[in-house]
Amino acid sequence: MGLSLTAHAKINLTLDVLSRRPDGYHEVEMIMQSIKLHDRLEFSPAVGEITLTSTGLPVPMGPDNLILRAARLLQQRAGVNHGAHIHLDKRIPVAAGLAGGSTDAAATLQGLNRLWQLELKQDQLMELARQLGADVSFCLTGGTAIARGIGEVLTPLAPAPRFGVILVKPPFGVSTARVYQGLDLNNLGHRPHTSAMVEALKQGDLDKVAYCLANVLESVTLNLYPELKEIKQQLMQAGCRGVLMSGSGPTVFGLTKDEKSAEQIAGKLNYPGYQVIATSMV
Ligand SMILES: C[C@](O)(CO)[C@H](O)COP(=O)(O)OP(=O)(O)OC[C@H]1O[C@@H](n2ccc(N)nc2=O)[C@H](O)[C@@H]1O
Ligand SMILES: Nc1ncnc2c1ncn2[C@@H]1O[C@H](COP(=O)(O)OP(=O)(O)OP(=O)(O)O)[C@@H](O)[C@H]1O
Repeated sequence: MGLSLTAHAKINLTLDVLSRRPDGYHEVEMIMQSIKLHDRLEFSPAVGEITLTSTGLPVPMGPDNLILRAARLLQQRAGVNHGAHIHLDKRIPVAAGLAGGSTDAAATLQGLNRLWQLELKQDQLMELARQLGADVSFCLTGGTAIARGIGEVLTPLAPAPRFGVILVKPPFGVSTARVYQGLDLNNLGHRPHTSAMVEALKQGDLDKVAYCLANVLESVTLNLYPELKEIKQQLMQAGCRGVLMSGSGPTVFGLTKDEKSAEQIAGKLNYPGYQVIATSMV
Protein backbone atom coordinates (compact mmCIF):
# COMPACT_ATOMS: atom_id res chain seq x y z
CA MET A 1 0.00 0.00 0.00
CA GLY A 2 1.32 3.46 -0.90
CA LEU A 3 0.90 6.70 1.00
CA SER A 4 0.67 10.39 0.23
CA LEU A 5 2.08 13.25 2.37
CA THR A 6 1.99 17.04 2.18
CA ALA A 7 5.27 18.93 2.61
CA HIS A 8 4.68 22.52 3.74
CA ALA A 9 6.78 25.59 2.91
CA LYS A 10 8.03 27.95 5.64
CA ILE A 11 8.58 31.66 6.08
CA ASN A 12 10.94 33.30 8.58
CA LEU A 13 9.13 35.87 10.73
CA THR A 14 12.49 36.85 12.25
CA LEU A 15 16.05 35.90 11.32
CA ASP A 16 19.09 37.02 13.30
CA VAL A 17 22.68 35.88 12.78
CA LEU A 18 24.78 35.74 15.96
CA SER A 19 28.20 34.50 14.80
CA ARG A 20 30.17 32.73 12.09
CA ARG A 21 31.48 29.26 13.01
CA PRO A 22 34.90 27.91 11.97
CA ASP A 23 33.17 25.52 9.51
CA GLY A 24 31.59 28.48 7.69
CA TYR A 25 28.07 27.90 9.05
CA HIS A 26 26.36 30.62 11.12
CA GLU A 27 24.71 30.56 14.52
CA VAL A 28 21.21 31.92 14.06
CA GLU A 29 18.13 32.79 16.08
CA MET A 30 14.95 32.83 14.03
CA ILE A 31 11.21 32.34 14.27
CA MET A 32 10.01 29.86 11.67
CA GLN A 33 6.41 29.52 10.54
CA SER A 34 4.88 26.81 8.32
CA ILE A 35 2.46 28.02 5.66
CA LYS A 36 -0.37 26.22 3.87
CA LEU A 37 1.45 26.18 0.50
CA HIS A 38 2.79 22.66 0.05
CA ASP A 39 4.28 20.05 -2.26
CA ARG A 40 2.73 16.57 -2.33
CA LEU A 41 4.81 13.39 -2.21
CA GLU A 42 3.47 9.92 -3.00
CA PHE A 43 5.38 6.84 -1.89
CA SER A 44 4.73 3.39 -3.36
CA PRO A 45 6.51 0.11 -2.81
CA ALA A 46 9.00 -1.09 -5.44
CA VAL A 47 11.64 -3.80 -5.62
CA GLY A 48 15.34 -2.88 -5.59
CA GLU A 49 15.59 0.72 -6.77
CA ILE A 50 14.45 4.12 -5.50
CA THR A 51 12.97 6.07 -8.40
CA LEU A 52 11.65 9.64 -8.51
CA THR A 53 9.26 11.35 -10.92
CA SER A 54 7.72 14.83 -10.74
CA THR A 55 4.95 17.08 -11.97
CA GLY A 56 4.37 20.78 -11.38
CA LEU A 57 7.28 23.23 -11.22
CA PRO A 58 10.56 22.00 -12.74
CA VAL A 59 13.21 20.87 -10.24
CA PRO A 60 16.56 19.08 -10.81
CA MET A 61 15.87 15.33 -10.55
CA GLY A 62 19.45 13.97 -10.36
CA PRO A 63 21.02 12.14 -7.39
CA ASP A 64 21.47 15.48 -5.56
CA ASN A 65 17.73 15.96 -5.28
CA LEU A 66 17.10 16.19 -1.54
CA ILE A 67 14.39 13.51 -1.79
CA LEU A 68 16.88 10.96 -3.11
CA ARG A 69 19.53 12.08 -0.58
CA ALA A 70 17.04 11.63 2.27
CA ALA A 71 16.00 8.19 0.95
CA ARG A 72 19.62 6.98 0.70
CA LEU A 73 20.45 8.30 4.17
CA LEU A 74 17.45 6.47 5.66
CA GLN A 75 18.42 3.24 3.87
CA GLN A 76 21.94 3.48 5.33
CA ARG A 77 20.77 4.36 8.83
CA ALA A 78 18.25 1.51 8.92
CA GLY A 79 20.58 -0.93 7.16
CA VAL A 80 17.98 -1.84 4.50
CA ASN A 81 17.99 -1.84 0.71
CA HIS A 82 14.23 -1.67 0.10
CA GLY A 83 13.08 0.07 -3.07
CA ALA A 84 10.40 2.71 -3.52
CA HIS A 85 8.81 4.85 -6.17
CA ILE A 86 8.39 8.48 -5.11
CA HIS A 87 6.31 11.00 -7.03
CA LEU A 88 6.73 14.71 -6.27
CA ASP A 89 4.09 17.27 -7.21
CA LYS A 90 6.12 20.52 -6.90
CA ARG A 91 4.14 23.64 -5.95
CA ILE A 92 6.65 25.52 -3.76
CA PRO A 93 8.82 27.93 -5.79
CA VAL A 94 12.42 26.61 -6.06
CA ALA A 95 15.53 28.34 -4.61
CA ALA A 96 13.13 30.84 -3.11
CA GLY A 97 13.89 30.97 0.65
CA LEU A 98 10.80 28.86 1.37
CA ALA A 99 12.63 25.60 2.30
CA GLY A 100 11.15 23.76 -0.68
CA GLY A 101 13.88 21.13 -0.87
CA SER A 102 14.17 20.81 2.91
CA THR A 103 10.47 20.12 3.38
CA ASP A 104 10.56 17.43 0.66
CA ALA A 105 13.52 15.82 2.46
CA ALA A 106 11.62 15.85 5.79
CA ALA A 107 8.52 14.32 4.17
CA THR A 108 10.69 11.63 2.56
CA LEU A 109 12.12 10.61 5.95
CA GLN A 110 8.58 10.34 7.33
CA GLY A 111 7.07 8.67 4.26
CA LEU A 112 9.73 5.98 3.82
CA ASN A 113 9.89 5.33 7.57
CA ARG A 114 6.22 4.36 7.26
CA LEU A 115 6.37 2.63 3.86
CA TRP A 116 9.30 0.47 4.93
CA GLN A 117 7.88 -0.05 8.46
CA LEU A 118 11.22 0.95 10.01
CA GLU A 119 9.62 2.38 13.15
CA LEU A 120 12.36 4.97 13.70
CA LYS A 121 11.32 7.41 16.44
CA GLN A 122 10.99 11.17 15.95
CA ASP A 123 14.36 11.88 17.65
CA GLN A 124 16.07 9.38 15.33
CA LEU A 125 14.50 11.08 12.29
CA MET A 126 15.63 14.45 13.73
CA GLU A 127 19.22 13.20 13.79
CA LEU A 128 18.98 12.32 10.08
CA ALA A 129 17.28 15.65 9.33
CA ARG A 130 20.26 17.54 10.77
CA GLN A 131 22.59 15.79 8.32
CA LEU A 132 20.49 16.85 5.33
CA GLY A 133 20.35 20.61 5.90
CA ALA A 134 19.80 23.37 8.43
CA ASP A 135 16.07 23.81 7.64
CA VAL A 136 15.16 20.09 7.51
CA SER A 137 14.80 19.74 11.31
CA PHE A 138 12.14 22.46 11.46
CA CYS A 139 10.35 20.99 8.44
CA LEU A 140 10.05 17.65 10.24
CA THR A 141 7.99 19.21 13.04
CA GLY A 142 6.54 22.34 11.35
CA GLY A 143 4.12 24.76 12.97
CA THR A 144 5.68 27.75 14.75
CA ALA A 145 9.08 27.50 16.44
CA ILE A 146 12.23 29.35 17.45
CA ALA A 147 15.26 27.84 15.71
CA ARG A 148 18.76 28.30 17.12
CA GLY A 149 22.17 26.65 16.57
CA ILE A 150 22.47 26.51 12.80
CA GLY A 151 18.68 26.06 12.67
CA GLU A 152 18.42 22.58 14.19
CA VAL A 153 17.85 23.48 17.87
CA LEU A 154 14.10 24.00 18.06
CA THR A 155 11.80 25.46 20.69
CA PRO A 156 8.16 24.93 19.68
CA LEU A 157 5.77 27.86 20.17
CA ALA A 158 1.98 27.85 20.48
CA PRO A 159 0.27 27.82 17.06
CA ALA A 160 0.18 31.33 15.57
CA PRO A 161 -3.02 32.93 14.23
CA ARG A 162 -3.81 31.99 10.62
CA PHE A 163 -2.73 35.34 9.16
CA GLY A 164 -2.87 35.61 5.37
CA VAL A 165 0.43 35.47 3.46
CA ILE A 166 1.17 36.80 -0.03
CA LEU A 167 4.36 35.44 -1.58
CA VAL A 168 6.10 37.28 -4.41
CA LYS A 169 8.93 35.27 -6.00
CA PRO A 170 10.97 36.97 -8.74
CA PRO A 171 11.99 34.94 -11.81
CA PHE A 172 15.44 34.12 -10.38
CA GLY A 173 16.72 32.13 -7.40
CA VAL A 174 19.47 32.93 -4.90
CA SER A 175 22.16 30.71 -3.42
CA THR A 176 21.78 30.50 0.37
CA ALA A 177 25.55 29.88 0.75
CA ARG A 178 26.33 33.03 -1.25
CA VAL A 179 24.02 35.17 0.88
CA TYR A 180 25.53 33.93 4.17
CA GLN A 181 29.04 34.47 2.76
CA GLY A 182 28.15 38.03 1.79
CA LEU A 183 27.04 38.94 5.29
CA ASP A 184 29.02 41.62 7.18
CA LEU A 185 28.57 40.63 10.83
CA ASN A 186 29.52 44.14 11.95
CA ASN A 187 26.88 45.70 9.75
CA LEU A 188 23.71 43.60 9.93
CA GLY A 189 21.24 46.50 9.70
CA HIS A 190 17.91 46.20 11.51
CA ARG A 191 18.04 43.17 13.85
CA PRO A 192 14.99 41.34 15.22
CA HIS A 193 13.84 41.32 18.82
CA THR A 194 12.91 37.63 19.13
CA SER A 195 11.11 37.80 22.47
CA ALA A 196 8.99 40.76 21.29
CA MET A 197 7.88 38.67 18.28
CA VAL A 198 7.06 35.71 20.55
CA GLU A 199 4.88 38.03 22.67
CA ALA A 200 3.18 39.56 19.59
CA LEU A 201 2.33 36.06 18.28
CA LYS A 202 0.99 35.02 21.67
CA GLN A 203 -1.28 38.08 21.70
CA GLY A 204 -2.37 37.34 18.12
CA ASP A 205 -1.80 41.03 17.34
CA LEU A 206 -1.12 41.39 13.59
CA ASP A 207 0.16 44.97 13.82
CA LYS A 208 2.64 44.02 16.56
CA VAL A 209 3.74 40.96 14.55
CA ALA A 210 4.18 43.22 11.52
CA TYR A 211 6.24 45.68 13.56
CA CYS A 212 8.55 42.88 14.81
CA LEU A 213 9.32 41.40 11.34
CA ALA A 214 13.09 41.56 10.72
CA ASN A 215 15.63 39.50 8.74
CA VAL A 216 19.33 40.43 8.73
CA LEU A 217 19.90 38.51 5.46
CA GLU A 218 17.99 41.36 3.76
CA SER A 219 21.22 43.38 4.17
CA VAL A 220 22.80 41.11 1.52
CA THR A 221 19.99 40.06 -0.82
CA LEU A 222 18.19 43.43 -1.03
CA ASN A 223 21.46 45.06 -2.06
CA LEU A 224 22.10 42.39 -4.70
CA TYR A 225 18.54 42.83 -6.05
CA PRO A 226 17.26 46.36 -5.30
CA GLU A 227 13.95 45.54 -7.04
CA LEU A 228 13.05 43.55 -3.90
CA LYS A 229 12.93 46.83 -1.92
CA GLU A 230 10.36 48.13 -4.41
CA ILE A 231 8.26 44.98 -4.10
CA LYS A 232 8.20 45.41 -0.32
CA GLN A 233 6.97 49.00 -0.69
CA GLN A 234 4.37 47.99 -3.28
CA LEU A 235 3.02 45.21 -1.06
CA MET A 236 2.53 47.73 1.77
CA GLN A 237 0.81 50.17 -0.62
CA ALA A 238 -1.44 47.33 -1.82
CA GLY A 239 -2.69 46.79 1.74
CA CYS A 240 -0.36 44.28 3.45
CA ARG A 241 0.10 45.04 7.14
CA GLY A 242 3.78 44.00 7.21
CA VAL A 243 6.39 42.77 4.71
CA LEU A 244 9.70 40.88 4.85
CA MET A 245 12.04 38.75 2.78
CA SER A 246 11.87 35.04 3.68
CA GLY A 247 15.13 33.22 4.56
CA SER A 248 17.93 34.10 2.16
CA GLY A 249 15.34 35.24 -0.40
CA PRO A 250 14.51 36.23 -3.00
CA THR A 251 10.84 35.65 -2.04
CA VAL A 252 9.23 38.62 -0.31
CA PHE A 253 6.06 38.04 1.72
CA GLY A 254 3.29 40.33 2.95
CA LEU A 255 1.01 39.58 5.91
CA THR A 256 -2.74 40.23 5.94
CA LYS A 257 -5.51 39.48 8.43
CA ASP A 258 -6.57 36.24 6.73
CA GLU A 259 -6.23 34.19 3.54
CA LYS A 260 -9.26 35.83 1.92
CA SER A 261 -7.73 39.31 2.16
CA ALA A 262 -4.42 37.87 0.90
CA GLU A 263 -6.29 36.58 -2.19
CA GLN A 264 -7.98 39.96 -2.73
CA ILE A 265 -4.71 41.90 -2.53
CA ALA A 266 -2.78 39.34 -4.61
CA GLY A 267 -5.47 39.62 -7.31
CA LYS A 268 -4.62 43.32 -7.74
CA LEU A 269 -0.87 42.78 -8.11
CA ASN A 270 0.69 42.69 -11.56
CA TYR A 271 4.17 41.20 -11.73
CA PRO A 272 4.67 39.61 -15.16
CA GLY A 273 7.05 36.64 -14.94
CA TYR A 274 6.91 36.56 -11.13
CA GLN A 275 5.16 33.90 -9.03
CA VAL A 276 2.48 35.51 -6.84
CA ILE A 277 0.78 33.15 -4.37
CA ALA A 278 -1.89 33.86 -1.76
CA THR A 279 -1.86 31.47 1.19
CA SER A 280 -1.89 31.61 5.00
CA MET A 281 0.04 30.54 8.06
CA VAL A 282 -0.90 26.97 9.08
C1 LIG B 1 18.21 30.88 5.27
C2 LIG B 1 17.48 29.74 5.95
O1 LIG B 1 16.63 29.09 5.01
C3 LIG B 1 16.58 30.31 7.04
O2 LIG B 1 15.60 29.41 7.49
C4 LIG B 1 18.45 28.72 6.53
O3 LIG B 1 19.33 29.35 7.45
C5 LIG B 1 19.24 27.97 5.46
O4 LIG B 1 18.88 26.64 5.53
P1 LIG B 1 19.28 25.55 4.42
O5 LIG B 1 19.08 26.10 3.06
O6 LIG B 1 18.58 24.29 4.83
O7 LIG B 1 20.82 25.44 4.66
P2 LIG B 1 21.85 24.29 4.23
O8 LIG B 1 21.37 23.61 3.00
O9 LIG B 1 22.18 23.48 5.45
O10 LIG B 1 23.12 25.18 3.92
C6 LIG B 1 23.31 25.91 2.72
C7 LIG B 1 24.46 26.88 2.94
O11 LIG B 1 24.00 27.99 3.73
C8 LIG B 1 24.97 28.41 4.67
N1 LIG B 1 24.40 28.37 6.03
C9 LIG B 1 23.23 27.71 6.27
C10 LIG B 1 22.67 27.72 7.54
C11 LIG B 1 23.36 28.40 8.58
N2 LIG B 1 22.88 28.42 9.82
N3 LIG B 1 24.52 29.04 8.30
C12 LIG B 1 25.05 29.04 7.05
O12 LIG B 1 26.10 29.64 6.82
C13 LIG B 1 26.17 27.49 4.48
O13 LIG B 1 27.06 28.16 3.65
C14 LIG B 1 25.62 26.30 3.75
O14 LIG B 1 26.57 25.72 2.92
N1 LIG C 1 13.23 18.35 -3.86
C1 LIG C 1 13.78 19.54 -4.15
N2 LIG C 1 12.97 20.61 -4.29
C2 LIG C 1 13.51 21.82 -4.57
N3 LIG C 1 14.81 22.06 -4.76
C3 LIG C 1 15.65 21.02 -4.64
C4 LIG C 1 15.16 19.74 -4.32
N4 LIG C 1 16.23 18.93 -4.26
C5 LIG C 1 17.31 19.67 -4.52
N5 LIG C 1 16.98 20.94 -4.77
C6 LIG C 1 17.95 22.03 -5.06
O1 LIG C 1 18.12 22.77 -3.86
C7 LIG C 1 18.43 24.13 -4.15
C8 LIG C 1 17.65 25.03 -3.17
O2 LIG C 1 16.27 24.91 -3.47
P1 LIG C 1 15.16 25.12 -2.35
O3 LIG C 1 13.87 25.26 -3.08
O4 LIG C 1 15.26 24.08 -1.32
O5 LIG C 1 15.67 26.52 -1.80
P2 LIG C 1 15.24 27.41 -0.62
O6 LIG C 1 13.75 27.56 -0.58
O7 LIG C 1 16.04 28.67 -0.75
O8 LIG C 1 15.70 26.61 0.66
P3 LIG C 1 15.98 27.19 2.12
O9 LIG C 1 14.89 28.15 2.45
O10 LIG C 1 15.98 25.92 2.94
O11 LIG C 1 17.36 27.85 2.04
C9 LIG C 1 18.05 24.37 -5.59
O12 LIG C 1 19.24 24.67 -6.26
C10 LIG C 1 17.45 23.06 -6.06
O13 LIG C 1 17.90 22.74 -7.34
